Amino acid sequence: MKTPPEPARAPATESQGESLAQIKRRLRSEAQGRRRRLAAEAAPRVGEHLRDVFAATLPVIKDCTVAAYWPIGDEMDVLPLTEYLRSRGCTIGLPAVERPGQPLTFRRWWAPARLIEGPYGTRHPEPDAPTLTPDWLLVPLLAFDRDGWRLGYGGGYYDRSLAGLRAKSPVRTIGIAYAGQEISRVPHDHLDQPLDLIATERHVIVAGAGGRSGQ
Ligand SMILES: Nc1nc2c(c(=O)[nH]1)N(C=O)[C@@H](CNc1ccc(C(=O)N[C@@H](CCC(=O)O)C(=O)O)cc1)CN2
Ligand SMILES: Nc1ncnc2c1ncn2[C@@H]1O[C@H](COP(=O)(O)OP(=O)(O)OP(=O)(O)O)[C@@H](O)[C@H]1O
Repeated sequence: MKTPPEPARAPATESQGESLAQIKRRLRSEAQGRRRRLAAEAAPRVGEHLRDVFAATLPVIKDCTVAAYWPIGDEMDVLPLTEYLRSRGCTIGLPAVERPGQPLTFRRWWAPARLIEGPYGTRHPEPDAPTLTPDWLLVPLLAFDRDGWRLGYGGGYYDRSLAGLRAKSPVRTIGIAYAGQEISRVPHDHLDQPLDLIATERHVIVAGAGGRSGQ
């Protein structure tokens, strides 16, 4: 008598009948609350701590083109780090949503240049600022795991943009977060683009390396 074939194991992401999108939605709302608390309890100069840990751990990053972001809501303050990178010879860009559902455009940001308001409370350079192709991206996030998977707001903007950039040239990504935004596992599929590094106010994590460097 033939033994019946083993039933296909349900993908880990669809355990207990929940789809990946449902799991992400649930994790997103938990992560939003966690980040709100982390931001409320953070040291007043947490962005400077992030910058100092980064500078001590990643002094090799200089003279490059970096896509930063203008922090909104409870996101980690990345502006001191951005100014540090500028002082290290980096050209800085900020992301702009041109059209919903499309990749982001990165526009050059000269330090005192005026920024205009974009959707979702973001700010970015005026449309006449030149676009640039970053070789490093500083990526905001709601939650991350040690393998470099990240949860964003769910628009897919960074995933789409990174897929396009990575198809053309090497680009490295650094998730920017409070250390407490780490969770054990961020579920993902083939459309999710992983982070190479995660920089926090406490340490820099090399994704997938099983270790960390920094303080
Ligand atoms: N600072 C920053 N700039 C960014 C992004 C981001 O996540 N953060 N983006 C990433 O894709 C792009 C803009 N897309 C976004 C898509 C959705 C939401 C969003 O859902 N925002 C929440 C609340 C934000 C808050 O105040 O905490 C909302 O509107 O409910 C934000 C930005 C490009 N610029
Ligand atoms: N390269 C892509 N092309 C088309 N759709 C994509 C691509 N990458 C992601 N998406 C879609 O975008 C939607 C949101 O993706 P996801 O939930 O991973 O967003 P997120 O990573 O949290 O958001 P973001 O990247 O904006 O911070 C999903 O429906 C996903 O399928």
